[in-house]
Parts: sequence; structure tokens; C-alpha cells
Amino acid sequence: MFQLLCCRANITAPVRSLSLYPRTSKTAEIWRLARWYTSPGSKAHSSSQQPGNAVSRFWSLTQRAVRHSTTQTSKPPGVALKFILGPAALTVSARLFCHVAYCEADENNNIPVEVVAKNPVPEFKWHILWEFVKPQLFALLGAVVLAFCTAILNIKIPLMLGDLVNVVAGYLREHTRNYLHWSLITSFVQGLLTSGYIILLSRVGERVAADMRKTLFASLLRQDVAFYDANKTGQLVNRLTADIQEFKSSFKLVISQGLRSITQTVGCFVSLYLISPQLTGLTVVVLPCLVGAGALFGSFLRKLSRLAQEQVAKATGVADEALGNVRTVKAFAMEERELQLYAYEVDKSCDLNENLGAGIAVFQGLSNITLNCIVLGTIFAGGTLIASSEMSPGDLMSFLVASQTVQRYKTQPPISYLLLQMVRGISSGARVFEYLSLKPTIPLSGGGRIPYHSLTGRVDFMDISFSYPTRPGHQILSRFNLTLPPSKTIAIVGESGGGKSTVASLLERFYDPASGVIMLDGLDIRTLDLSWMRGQVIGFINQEPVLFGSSVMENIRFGKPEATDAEVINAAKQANAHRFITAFPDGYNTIVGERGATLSGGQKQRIAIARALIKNPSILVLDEATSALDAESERVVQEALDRATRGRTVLIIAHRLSTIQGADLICVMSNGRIVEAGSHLELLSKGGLYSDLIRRQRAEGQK
Ligand SMILES: Nc1ncnc2c1ncn2[C@@H]1O[C@H](COP(=O)(O)OP(=O)(O)OP(=O)(O)O)[C@@H](O)[C@H]1O
Repeated sequence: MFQLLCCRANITAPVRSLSLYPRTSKTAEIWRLARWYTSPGSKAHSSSQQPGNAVSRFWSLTQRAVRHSTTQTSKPPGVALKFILGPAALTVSARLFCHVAYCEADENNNIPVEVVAKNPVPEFKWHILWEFVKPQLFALLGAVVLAFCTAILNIKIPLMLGDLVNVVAGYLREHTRNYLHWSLITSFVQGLLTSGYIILLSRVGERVAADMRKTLFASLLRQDVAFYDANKTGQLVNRLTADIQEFKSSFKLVISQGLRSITQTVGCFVSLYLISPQLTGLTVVVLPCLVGAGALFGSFLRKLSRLAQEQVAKATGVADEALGNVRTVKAFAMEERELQLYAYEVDKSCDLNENLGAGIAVFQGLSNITLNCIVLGTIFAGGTLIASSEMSPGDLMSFLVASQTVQRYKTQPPISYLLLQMVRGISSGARVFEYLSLKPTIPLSGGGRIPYHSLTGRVDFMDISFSYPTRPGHQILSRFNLTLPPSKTIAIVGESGGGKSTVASLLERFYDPASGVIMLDGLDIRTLDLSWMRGQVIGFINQEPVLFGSSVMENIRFGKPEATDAEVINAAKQANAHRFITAFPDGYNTIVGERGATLSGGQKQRIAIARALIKNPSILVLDEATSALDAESERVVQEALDRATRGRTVLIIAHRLSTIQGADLICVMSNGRIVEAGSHLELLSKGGLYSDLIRRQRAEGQK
């Protein structure tokens, strides 16, 4: 609707349609517009404003041509009315039509091909649209009325100025033949050049966007885990998709239209100067003021646009979180609450975008008024010069044609639209670049490696103190010390929230401690190659294994991309997973669904164990690996784990104490430190915190 208003509010269109063109050029102009209007492809064509303007211009010129061919003199009042209402009606309806048609033909519609191929073509349901439009009915009607009135004015203004045109048009008639000849050649060359720059620009735009996507994705993947604690994935995905899309569209549009506008403007200014230095001087005085005011307004709009885009990303984040965790949302009957949260964020983004739209509208209105004043001022000043014989009527005519061209290219491909696109493109680009230049504090590669045959797998946590970066004041570990001897199984137990999983995260180097050192075989892990450590030394299995939506085979191979099929099957056998996998009709090629949704908890866990085992890690970290399973699944998974842990250094983070009684050493954590350590029997006989925990867990089990 806003676009519609903008289009119709564009009262520079009548200036363009003044028919100040030489009469013989009209047919060429009409033909060019008709072709422009019907040819798809250019990004400029996807603007709902451009085609609309083209329609009004096309119609206006057609009317002029007809009028000139029939009579050059007076017109009866009925005819005048026809010329006002007819084009207006056509223009409004054509704009409405164009809007729909061009939305459908959006070249940047990024629906993946396979989705389109698999799903039936979605039906456009008018009654649903009506539900959305109903509350806005008054605004819509108001807009249609305003658009209609503007269309009438658009036609009225050229009619009023028509007499003036008739007077001066005679001058150009003498040059008709020459003009036609050159017009044809110029049109042809212009067509070729247009195709050329659109092809090139499209290529540049697509490649820039693809590169930006790849680079941003790589940069996001490189970031620390702390970065993901502080940013919602929905917002990150939004930068990867919507922001780059927006940037690409703006880039293409602004370059194509902007280049053309600048070239045309400079060229026409030279022409203007040759025609009348006095009038051009006047324009040159006025123009910087307008440009200055425009720049000020532009920076204000840019700020608004940035806020609006951030808010849209925030709303996307809320939706992403709710849809990504839809089972939890449903399990807690939180649909209504999530909807409220989403609606709140969407309403905020709606308000911001409305403000942005209003800002653009005011800008458009002001610029239209200013430009029309310039035209009238030119005519007035030109008239004065003609009266004092300093200028001929022909020169005034030429000056008006040239200044009209300046306006068309400087302000016409609606400047508000260009400006909006530029503002949006800059904000989107800034949001993309922000993450492109972000450096992770924990580099993924670089540093030493320990040869496989000399790696023993001993780990020492020495005087570790740590707080999460998102909660700096809350200390989780304080002077924490622990040794994992080679090929031994060490279990950590303790109160929930006591920091057990944090110990595992530090060993994986998801975070670095604030003070203290973690050693692997006597070497500070900060000096070792992180990719090597995570990829080959440490196997990690946690409570909620996350699988990717590909086949079982690919999920297991995720642990070692170069693994052969035989290695995958061997790992699955070790993880007690081979039998259930081969029972599936598609065996190892079974697709596990998004995040492994088509598998049971125990099956997912065993695939995750196979994925960790395939890399044959020296150190295995099990973070409550069986606590989410029922008794039967736990038995099968535990069996797999017992087999998997043999000959490796194992750190078990345990909630259920029954699963760790066979560990070589059990450490009890409290207040971020180890307060007790020993075997199961030793700790029981001590009668300390461990036996307390056992007693409490037994009591809970009996309830
Ligand atoms: N990413 C994070 N950002 C900020 N705080 C965190 C983060 N992860 C955990 N914490 C906090 O750190 C503390 C220790 O968490 P941790 O997960 O290590 O405990 P835990 O002993 O493993 O608990 P549980 O047995 O319930 O799994 C908790 O207070 C938790 O709220």
C-alpha cells in the first residue's frame, strides 16, 4: 500500500509526461516504454514502482500522440475530462496489477528447487488475504482514493502546461528527420548496452552474494562457543539469508540505477550549461541545498532502517527458537505464550517499518514538491530571460527537456525507492560485515600435535578458575584440580549445576579458563592444534546427542570423514548399533530426520557413540550419556559404552551414580572444586558427600 501511495504521490511523472519531447519522438518513446514494461528480467523491473510509472507515461504519451494527430487546437471539456479520468483509472488499476504481477516474477525468490518440485504448487487463497486486509480496509480505501486523486493531478498538470508546450514545440519540428534517425540508432545501442550491464551486474551480484554467504558461514563456524551463548541462531541465520539477499538486491539496483542516474545527470548538466548558463547557475545554487537536506534525511532513514532490520531479526529468532524446540513448546502447552512473544516482536518491527515508510513518504512528498517548484521556477526565470531577449523560446524548450531528463534520472527511478534500497543495503551489508571481521578468541588451527604412538592421554586440570563469558560475575570453578591418568576411567559426580559439564567443556576448549592450565601429556592445551585435539584425540558423547538430517552412514562418518564403509560398520558394531540399523529397510542409508527425529533416544545415543568411536579417540568424555534413557535402552547403551571405554582415558560426568560404580576414581564436586575422591567403596565408607548423594538418590528411586 505504501508503495502504491509512493507511486502515485510521484508528481514528477506529469513533468516527465509534459510531452515536451519532439512530437516525432513520441512513438519511439511509447514503443520503448511498452517494450520496457513487457520485458522481464531486469531488477529494475521488479520494482513495482517502475512499471507503474511506465504505464502512466505510456498512456500519457499515447494520449498526447492521439491528440496531436487529430487536433492541435482547442479541446472540448468532455474530452479533457476523458483525458483526465481515463488515464487515471488505467494507471491506478495498472499499478495494482503490476504490483501483483511483479511480486510473482521476483527474480530473487529463493525457494529451493527441490522444495518446489516435491510440494504441490501452493494455492493463493483470497479469503485468507482478505482476513489480513480487512482490518486495514479504511487505510486501503484512503490510499486508493489518494492514489486516484494523485493520478488525476498527474494528468491535469501536463494538460495545464500543454499550451506552453504547443507554443515551443514548433521549434523542434525542423529537426524531426535527423532526430528520428539518431533516435533509432541510439535506442538500439541503448538496448544492447542495457542487456550487457544487466548480465554483468547480475553475475557480479550473485557471485558477491555467494562469496559473502560462504565467508560469513565460515566465519560463524569459526566463532567460539561463547559467541553462540550470546547470539541466537535465528538471528545468525537471518544474517546469512535475509541480510545478504537484501544487500544483493540493493547492490544490483543501486549500481544499475545509480550509475545510469549519475551519468545522465552529469551529461544533462553539460547540456544545460550549453543551453543557458544563467538558468544552470540557478540550478547549481539550489541543488547543493537539496542534496544536503537529502543526505541529512538519508542518515536519519538509515538509522531507522537498521533498527527495523534488527527488530525483524529478533522476531525471526523468537520464531526459530519456538519452531526448533516445538516438542518442548507443545509439551508445556506454551503455544499461546510463544505466539504472544512472537507477536510482540513482530508488532515492534511493524511499527519500526511503518515509521521508516512514513519517513520515506515524507521525503518523497517533499522532493516532489521541490522538483515541481524547480520546473515552475525554470519556466518563470526562462520567461523573464525570453522577455529580455537573452534566451529564445527554443532554448527554454531544450532546457526544460534536458532538466526533465536530469530529474528523471536523478530523482525519477523513484529516488525514495533507490534511497530506501541503498539505506537497506548499507544496513544489511554492515550487519554481514560485522560478523565477517569477528575473530574467534580460540583459534581452530595452529599449534603442536603429539604423534599418535606417543600420546598417552593423561590430562591435568591445574588450579582452574572459570566463569562463563555471559555471566562474568558467577564463578563456576575455583582453583579446580583434577588428574585423568592414562587409560583410566574417572567419574565426576556432584550437585546439579555444580560445574561438572563445565569441566568437560574446558577440556574440549569450548572455553578457556580465566586462570590455571589444562595439560595433555604435560603440554598446555592452548599450545596444541585445536582441530587435531577435537578431531582425533577427544571423543565426546553427551546426554542429548544431536544427529544431522542425513543417513545413518553419513552421521557416523561425521566423526571421521575419510572413513570407509567397513570402518563405519565396525564402529556401529562396537556401539551396539549394527543390529538395529540393519533392521531398517534402508539399512545404513536410512535418513534419520531432522536432528535424528525418526530414531529413539537409545538408537540416537548409539549412533552418537559410533560417531565418537570411529575416530578412535585416546580420551573419551561421556557427559551423562545414559541419563536420558529408559532402563532397557540404558542397558544396551551401557554395554556399548563399557566396550568403548576399554584402553582409553575416560571422563564420565554422571548424574545417576549407579552407572559409575566401576570407575577407577570417583570425584565429588562441590562449590567448583573436588571435595572427595576415591573408589565407590572408599567413598561409601567415608560417609561424606558421596554417601549422602547415594542415600538421596536411593530415596528418590524408592518414591
Ligand atoms: N553456556 C553457559 N553460559 C552461562 N552459564 C552457564 C552455561 N552453561 C552452564 N552455565 C552455568 O554454569 C553452572 C554449572 O553448569 P554445569 O552444566 O557445568 O553443571 P552440571 O554440574 O553439569 O549440572 P547438571 O548435573 O545439572 O548437568 C550452572 O550454574 C549453569 O547455570
